[in-house]
Amino acid sequence: MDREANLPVPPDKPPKSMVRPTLNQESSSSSSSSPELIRHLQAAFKRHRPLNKMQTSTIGPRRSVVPQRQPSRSSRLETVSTAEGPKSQDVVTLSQSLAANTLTQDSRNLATSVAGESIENASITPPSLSGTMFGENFNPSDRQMDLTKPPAFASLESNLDVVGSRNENAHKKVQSLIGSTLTSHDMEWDATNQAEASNLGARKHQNLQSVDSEISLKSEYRVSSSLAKMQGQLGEFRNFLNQPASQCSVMGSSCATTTLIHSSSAPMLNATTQVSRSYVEADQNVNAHAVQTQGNLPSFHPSSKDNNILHVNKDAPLSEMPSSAMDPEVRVKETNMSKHQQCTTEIEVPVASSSQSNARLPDELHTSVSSQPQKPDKHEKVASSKGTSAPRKKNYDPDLFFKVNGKLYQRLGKIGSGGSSEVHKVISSDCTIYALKKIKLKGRDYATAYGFCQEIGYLKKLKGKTNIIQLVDYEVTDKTLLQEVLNGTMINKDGRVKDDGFIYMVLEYGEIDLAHMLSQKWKEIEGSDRTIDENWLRFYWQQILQAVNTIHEERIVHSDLKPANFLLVRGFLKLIDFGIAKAINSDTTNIQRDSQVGTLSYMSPEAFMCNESDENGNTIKCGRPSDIWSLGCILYQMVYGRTPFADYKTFWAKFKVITDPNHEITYNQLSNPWLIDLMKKCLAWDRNQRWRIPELLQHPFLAPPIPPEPRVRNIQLLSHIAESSGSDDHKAIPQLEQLLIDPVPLPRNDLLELCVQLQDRLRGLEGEKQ
Ligand SMILES: Nc1ncnc2c1ncn2[C@@H]1O[C@H](COP(=O)(O)OP(=O)(O)OP(=O)(O)O)[C@@H](O)[C@H]1O
Repeated sequence: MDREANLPVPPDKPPKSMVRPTLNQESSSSSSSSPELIRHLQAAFKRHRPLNKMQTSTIGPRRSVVPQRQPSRSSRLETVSTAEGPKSQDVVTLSQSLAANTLTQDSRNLATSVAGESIENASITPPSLSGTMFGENFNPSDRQMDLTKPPAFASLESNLDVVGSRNENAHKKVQSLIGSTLTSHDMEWDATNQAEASNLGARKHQNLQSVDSEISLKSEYRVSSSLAKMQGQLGEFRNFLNQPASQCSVMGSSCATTTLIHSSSAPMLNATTQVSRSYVEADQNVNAHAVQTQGNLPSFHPSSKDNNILHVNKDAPLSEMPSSAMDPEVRVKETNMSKHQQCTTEIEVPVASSSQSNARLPDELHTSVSSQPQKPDKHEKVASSKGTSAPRKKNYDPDLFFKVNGKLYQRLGKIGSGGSSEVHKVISSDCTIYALKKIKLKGRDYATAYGFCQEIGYLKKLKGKTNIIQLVDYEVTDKTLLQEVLNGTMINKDGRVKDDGFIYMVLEYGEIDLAHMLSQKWKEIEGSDRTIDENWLRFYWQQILQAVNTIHEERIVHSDLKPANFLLVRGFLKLIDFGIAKAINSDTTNIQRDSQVGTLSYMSPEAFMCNESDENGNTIKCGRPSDIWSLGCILYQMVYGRTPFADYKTFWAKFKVITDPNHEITYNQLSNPWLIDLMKKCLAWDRNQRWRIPELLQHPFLAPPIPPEPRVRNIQLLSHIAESSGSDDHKAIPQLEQLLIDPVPLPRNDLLELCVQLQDRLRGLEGEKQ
């Protein structure tokens, strides 16, 4: 959203809600507007421009202004709902809030001064707080959400008040500063308020001139550490509030990822996914309506528990207040982003209770995005250590995190589970989304476990191949097993895995698989007279071939090629799931399997008959041609929207028809006959007849034949003319034929003679016609 564009256009007469009461009061008591004063104000404001965007995204010291005017509610909403944009508006609100609700005019100046001074270090704008604080002037109809004053804010105010009284001297010094700074800010905020600003009393006018020096003296004021912490925390809150409510925008130069949360299943298909609340049912305390706030401001949803959340304990340092508590939906906490130039963001789906809100993240994960229900018992455990100085425990909640090689990955949701594994969407500490495949080994026979572990070996081998999903990290809890796999040995062949072992693989994350893409495509086509877009088909078919070619070149047979095993990563298809892949021994082109493997609809005849004997008594083996058959099934599905044997539903029906060499696959008529030819090249029953990938990449469907050159066409025409001109010319026809076969120019004399003969013949033809 363009923040500037959405700023309210100042009316000639500002609405009541847009006018800061203090200013109004003062304007009524002040004498007249002075152009000179305005110039002073403008000059003062220029000297104290808010920090730039980069700086405002940090929690470090920053400029603040503390106006007392109340901007309109709508302007506040625009301001805070935008992640970027001048932050001076943000600063305005807290001080306004403080001024408007807590303090008398004098004490307001005092407290506001402190707040303003404090905001030098962390400027914050909790919009909901300000919205509440604007109570009397705020037009409820402007509200986009239910913004009620959290009781905790009263504590915050009184906290400020207490601190303020302790720093009375400081306040007195800052007091004048605040007024003038406010004024200068007002100048920028609303040009129409110049008159308003110019009505300020002489006291402010004088104070204005000392703004710079007063600000520079802030360190003398010795604002209490608790207040500083409070500012830091509120700064985080301000930053949080600049995030979209239900979409976790991970910020920072190294974190361009927009994180999408889905608690029950990761959003494979969505580029923008709302926070799913499927777990809400499990916990009645969670605000179920929170999910609806995408694009709006985060809001408070006051409930008995929420009320507790924002409470600022006078006794406890404010830094203990969890930023998640500020909003019951999503928490985004930036920590020192500018310093490290890396994302240290916490994003959490709301938890039901304040104790949950206090949950700490493990040290290993500065960044977290959680969409999982948080179990109260676990959170109570971790919430016990309060205080910033308390040493952090290294433990983590296995329900929320995976740990792979000491690195934590926070769960974002389960993507799916295969026959042997669970795959989860996770986020790492550097804000990168990955897929984490977890395979449970316990109870499996050692050979199977070994097979699963081999996937790591293949993925390692295929590292750097752009059309294969990349393995980022892995861990096998059974170290012996991994060692055996990596060494290519298997000692403990017959045993079973007794220990509670797991294989973890951190993989590049794929947004959508080809199966989903296809079903979407076919949904679009169904009901219309359209057919599949051939260019779309070429584009992805070529990528599929190239990916499989990559593994075949590495002497790997995938054995389970199907649309679901091609994932779209940044617009390109990548091959996944080497769970049943097999390496081809260097002395053969085939692999032998202990069992039938694959997905029925895509399984080749030889895969069904693996290890059986053919009519010649040879053992049937699977090799690269078996993958080619599967590719044929995929292409068939892409073209017709169903697999070639989709009509045969049961295992035995499929087995029977696929292993029958006389079965004729049905190919419905297509506008491009090359396409049918291509499918037939892949789905030849005899595996020796099937084309290999290099050939398939050259098939006319992908590489259409170049149309004949014009010169050749001319020769063809000549030949035709010569033939049709009569069989008596025995010289011209062989010469023209020769030209067709080898279009090397004939000797000049011959060519001339040929032309003369043809001209004669043509003339003769014309004469015959007449
Ligand atoms: N890197 C990834 N990114 C996104 N999703 C993935 C990734 N790897 C796997 N998946 C998804 O997880 C699910 C299971 O993954 P995978 O196929 O690797 O496991 P499997 O146990 O071998 O499954 P299957 O039994 O279906 O072969 C699939 O739906 C797949 O789309």
